[in-house]
Amino acid sequence: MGDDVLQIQSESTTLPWTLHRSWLPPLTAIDWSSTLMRRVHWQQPIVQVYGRHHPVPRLTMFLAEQDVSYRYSGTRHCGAGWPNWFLPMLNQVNTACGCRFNGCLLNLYRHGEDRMGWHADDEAEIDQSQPIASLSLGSNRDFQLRHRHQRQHRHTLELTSGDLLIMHPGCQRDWLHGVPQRRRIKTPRINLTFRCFQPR
Ligand SMILES: O=C(O)CCC(=O)C(=O)O
Ligand SMILES: [Fe+2]
Repeated sequence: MGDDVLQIQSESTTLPWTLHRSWLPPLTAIDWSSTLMRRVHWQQPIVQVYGRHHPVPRLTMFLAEQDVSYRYSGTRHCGAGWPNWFLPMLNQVNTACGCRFNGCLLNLYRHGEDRMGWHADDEAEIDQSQPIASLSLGSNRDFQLRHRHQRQHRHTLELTSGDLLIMHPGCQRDWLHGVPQRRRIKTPRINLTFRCFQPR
């Protein structure tokens, strides 16, 4: 039993992410969800897989500084500058992480059928020496992580409204992550991932 405790401790100190539960208080999280639902022009990109076109199983939006562009779901998205109403959120996340994020990908999972497949945010456009900060609002969803080379290393974090997950440098290199379908969930979740992009 003593060995188990040590094992868990040494593992938890080396995992390249930190989860801050209830980083936003519940009512603040609800306020931000409704602001984002209302103000964001949510889109549903179409992706081509083996020559067939499919809408992605969630809605998305990219907010970023003007000199930033990001290719995801088969299309290049260009930053249009931060909207003023978003700045209080951005500043708070910047302060918590000690960085200056210049882009944020927003995902709206309308219900439990919306999802995100296994991937890593390891594109060359992203400065991999910086963390990626992920803020969750609304319904609880499982966030899964799987080591790329040690397949037995898997973690499931149930992310709840107001949680801030910081993925540290190395996380995208060594781990894949995803948000699986959960059919019993009927209410929406919003996730914001703050990223540092290389300037164009
Ligand atoms: O919804 C989440 O928690 C994860 C989102 C994500 O992995 C991404 O936007 O790249
Ligand atoms: Fe991701």
